[in-house]
Amino acid sequence: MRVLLVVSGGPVAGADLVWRVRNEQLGQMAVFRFPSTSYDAATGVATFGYELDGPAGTLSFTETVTFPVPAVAPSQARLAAFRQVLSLLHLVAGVSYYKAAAPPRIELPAPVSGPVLDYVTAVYTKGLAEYAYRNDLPHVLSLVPDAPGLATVAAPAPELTEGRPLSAVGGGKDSIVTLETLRGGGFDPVPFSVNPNRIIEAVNAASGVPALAARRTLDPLLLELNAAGARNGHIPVTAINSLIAVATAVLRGLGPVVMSNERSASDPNLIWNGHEINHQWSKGVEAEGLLRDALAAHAGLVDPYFSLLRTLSELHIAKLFAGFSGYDGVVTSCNQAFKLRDATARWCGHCPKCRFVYLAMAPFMTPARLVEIFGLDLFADPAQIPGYLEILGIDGHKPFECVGEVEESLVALGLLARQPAWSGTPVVTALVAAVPAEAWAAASDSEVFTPGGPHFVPATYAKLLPS
Ligand SMILES: CC(=O)N[C@H]1[C@@H](OP(=O)(O)OP(=O)(O)OC[C@H]2O[C@@H](n3ccc(=O)[nH]c3=O)[C@H](O)[C@@H]2O)O[C@H](CO)[C@@H](O)[C@@H]1O[C@H](C)C(=O)N[C@@H](C)C(=O)N[C@@H](CCC(=O)O)C(=O)O
Ligand SMILES: Nc1ncnc2c1ncn2[C@@H]1O[C@H](COP(=O)(O)OP(=O)(O)OP(=O)(O)O)[C@@H](O)[C@H]1O
Repeated sequence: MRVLLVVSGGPVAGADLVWRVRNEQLGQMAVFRFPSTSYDAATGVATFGYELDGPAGTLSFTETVTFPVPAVAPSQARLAAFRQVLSLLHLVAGVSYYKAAAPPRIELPAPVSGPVLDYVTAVYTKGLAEYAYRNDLPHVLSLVPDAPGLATVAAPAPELTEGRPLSAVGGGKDSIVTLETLRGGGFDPVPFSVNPNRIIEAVNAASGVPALAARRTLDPLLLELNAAGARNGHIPVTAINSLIAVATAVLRGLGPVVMSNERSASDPNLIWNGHEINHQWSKGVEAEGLLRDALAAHAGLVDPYFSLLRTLSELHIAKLFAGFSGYDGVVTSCNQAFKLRDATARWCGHCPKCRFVYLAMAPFMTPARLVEIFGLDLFADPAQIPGYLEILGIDGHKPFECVGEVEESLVALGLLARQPAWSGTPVVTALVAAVPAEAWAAASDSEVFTPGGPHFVPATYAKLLPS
């Protein structure tokens, strides 16, 4: 047997790696493992080890997550639950490294209960479905991780989720609506982000509420492999951020983690080989339910995690956002903007998410306010029309981005067509003309603005939402 590569951390020169690692050898990896995990209570650093193993050798990776250490040590019960959440995070965060090779076998490091196996299986199959589709790897859709036994289910411990809610902030309109709704309801939320960038920091500053943060660092070897042409693609990042948020809440003596995942996140983009492919799977209600069950079984956590906005459409959330003008100068829902070099740029103006959010906010704002938020006038630019036709379901499938349902876009366009301030703009005029009569008929105002669908919002929080 030829040992291709044994790397366990430390710098690896990119050119050297390109020379040593070939894609086909990565493709021969047989198994993915989770060899080690540790936590340093003094520094708050959790260290997760991963391993890809096959006939050509072994690749080892280390990921770290640095938690905000509390000034006062947590109770023994909270510390024990925190460690359980960390062990679940270890399993879930492995998707980043698994995807470099996509071996047929995943070996879990310890016995797990049924709900944990269900959740982890779903994260590696449904969470990686877009990756599987784009890389033509259908076996990923039916992976079943192997566990060395069945663990018992933890006893429920409601006291571990009592306290101020932790409100996850991603810098977009949705998390602003949640934060402000919680504040308005007297819940005194603590804003929380993983790896906050300048955009998230600006949103937190605008809120005026002191925020917590955790730092997550990928193994640099993964980025080197990516640069060398390893398999790559979208991962269920919300699953990872969610578990980091739950671990932080437990460690810091806080209450439930409140997310801002909307109704349409549960909608697939397309069907492939009989499987739903959903870019936003880990934001969807199925993932939310599976995660809650896994946290209950593994750590005894009761109602530790829910999305406050689950029953709302994106259009409804945009309407609510229009009521919070204090964030106009900082809100950013464009994922591309997180990569832009210009520190003042917030909206790229040419991705599906920019187009959708512009369309969703427009019915509830004056043109002057919307152009001020975006720094761009999208409806004045005919080059935007093809992208809007996709969002409206007239051309192609729903883009692989966090955009609302086709029906929501049609309803928003219908509202704009009835508002003189918007109806004469070049893009709105062209889109109204392009929508076929049957599509207008399918769009229903009442459903888009009527909260509905499954949710896990506890009764004490549910009363904050429009009914
Ligand atoms: C910002 C972004 O959109 N990134 C996606 C992009 O990655 P890119 O190379 O352009 O930049 P980085 O995000 O810095 O990633 C560098 C490499 O690291 C890998 N990686 C990153 C994070 C991670 O947790 N694990 C990783 O392995 C990544 O593969 C890069 O090679 O393209 C990638 C490939 O398609 C995407 O995976 C990157 O997406 C980020 C993980 C990300 O944070 N994306 C969110 C903006 C996003 O898509 N959110 C979804 C939620 C979906 C869900 O189910 O959670 C949404 O808002 O709809
Ligand atoms: N870096 C992060 N740290 C913690 N939570 C995050 C982070 N990024 C996103 N989230 C949370 O993950 C969920 C999905 O993120 P998403 O980007 O869709 O939401 P958003 O930024 O609030 O709104 P928008 O859809 O307008 O961009 C939200 O609940 C959001 O608060």
